[in-house]
Formats: sequence, structure tokens, C-alpha cells
Amino acid sequence: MIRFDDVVKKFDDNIVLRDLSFSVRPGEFVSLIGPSGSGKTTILRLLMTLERINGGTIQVGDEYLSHMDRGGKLVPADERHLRQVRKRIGMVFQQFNLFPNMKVLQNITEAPMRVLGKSRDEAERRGKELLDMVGLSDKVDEHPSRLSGGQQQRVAIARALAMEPEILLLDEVTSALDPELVAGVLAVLREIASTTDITFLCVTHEMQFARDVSDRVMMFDAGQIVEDAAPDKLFTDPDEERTKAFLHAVIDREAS
Ligand SMILES: Nc1ncnc2c1ncn2[C@@H]1O[C@H](COP(=O)(O)OP(=O)(O)OP(=O)(O)O)[C@@H](O)[C@H]1O
Repeated sequence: MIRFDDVVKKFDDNIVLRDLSFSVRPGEFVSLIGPSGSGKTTILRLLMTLERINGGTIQVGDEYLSHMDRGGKLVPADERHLRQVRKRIGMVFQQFNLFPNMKVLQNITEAPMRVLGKSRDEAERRGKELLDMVGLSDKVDEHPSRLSGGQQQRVAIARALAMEPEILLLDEVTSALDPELVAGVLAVLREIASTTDITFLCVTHEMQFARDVSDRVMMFDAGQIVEDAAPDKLFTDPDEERTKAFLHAVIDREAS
């Protein structure tokens, strides 16, 4: 479970999130759509504790992320506590961020061995299973530079899964890919979403994908949720003018 309550995030005078409240239930797949610069990535970065909030609270399961609940009083969380919470959350970025000097399998086994304390055998066995799942069992011993962008992104997905996250954050994972490589990555994500109970929060510009896989879609603009609805409702019959305008702009862009 993810829960934001009245979260405020500022960069200097720029208020990026304004009293933002929403929650994501365990196992739900929620997509975040909205214009560039509206604050979507900032939400994911806050969950990864790459940024700190200026107000409100964020909860992951029973744990407060920026604060700890000590006897009914919220006090700032310490680094050790944050590391524990962070272990439960995986993230796949637009840029794949693989380690270039490690082979594919090593990219996947490094963190489970170092952070989760898995043995090499165990980490490699699971790593190979995951590479099989993302369709790359023949690339175990390659270096990332010899893979296509789509293949590298599938390795990055396998690497995130190897950490056994309860929550997976996806940040425009297909934006850096050539168009012909997008479908393969989305197919892998569809499969994971339908076969695991991982909770997903997905920032995407892929409207068809969001419509197909999401339980809920949140339209986001200027630091606030404009509309929060089931995908069929939001994409075919949105209530809000800002959602309609955004979807029209996306359709026009795709058509041009
Ligand atoms: N580290 C930072 N320092 C200063 N301003 C920042 C920083 N990170 C983000 N911002 C600002 O916060 C706002 C929201 O950015 P964010 O990346 O969250 O938007 P977004 O909706 O994810 O956009 P996009 O779809 O283009 O990725 C923008 O105005 C951005 O310039």
C-alpha cells in the first residue's frame, strides 16, 4: 500500500506537489498520466527517497517514509529506517542505468547478493529464471552494450524484480526506445502485472498500455490529481476538461 497525505514538495519557490493525497492498494496497477513537468516523476522520486517532502506524510505499508511514528508522534525518519523501507520498492527508469562493466547476469545478481544477502548460487538461479521470463536467457554472458535498448530495458526490469519488490515504480520506461522495441518491453510488463501481486505505480505516455493494464488511471496536472478513474472511464468519457484537453493533445501528437 502506498499513501500520500497532503504532500507538499517544493524546489525553491516552485511548488511542484500541492497538498497531494492519494493511495494505491496492494496489488493494484495505477498509471499516472499528465503533461510534462506536472510532477509525476517527483512522486516516484519521493517514494525512492531520492527527494524529501516539505509537508504531509508518505506511507508505504505500515511505515512512514519521511517520518516515523513514535508513540503517536511523527518524527523525521533516520537513514537506517529509510533503507529498510526502500528495500521494498523497485524502480525502472527511462534510461536503463545498467552497469556497463558487468555482464547481464551480474547486473541482476549484484544487488540481491549485496543487499539481500543471497548466496551466489541462489542469486544466479533466480537471475536466470528472470532472464528467461523477459525473453533473454541467451544473453546471460553478454555485456549490456551489445544489447538493443529494448533488451537492456528488459534486463533492467529483471534486475528490479530480482530484489523481490512489493512495489514497482515505472518511469516512462519506453520513452528512450526506438518505436519497434516498445512492444516487447510492454509485453513483458503486461505479463508481470498479470502474474504477480506486485503493486505498480507507472508514469507513462503509452495511453493504450495504461488503458490495457491499469486498474486505475490518475490524470495529474500542476501538482494535483485532476481525475482518478478506471481506465475505460478516463479514456472514453473523462469528467474533467483538463483530462479531455490532454488526451486530445496526445491523440493529435500521435497522428502527426
Ligand atoms: N531536482 C530538481 N530541482 C529543481 N526543480 C526540479 C527538480 N526536479 C524536478 N524539478 C521541477 O519540478 C517540476 C516537476 O518535474 P517532474 O519531473 O516531476 O515532472 P513530470 O510530470 O515527471 O514531467 P515529464 O513528463 O517531462 O517527465 C518541473 O517544473 C521540474 O522542473
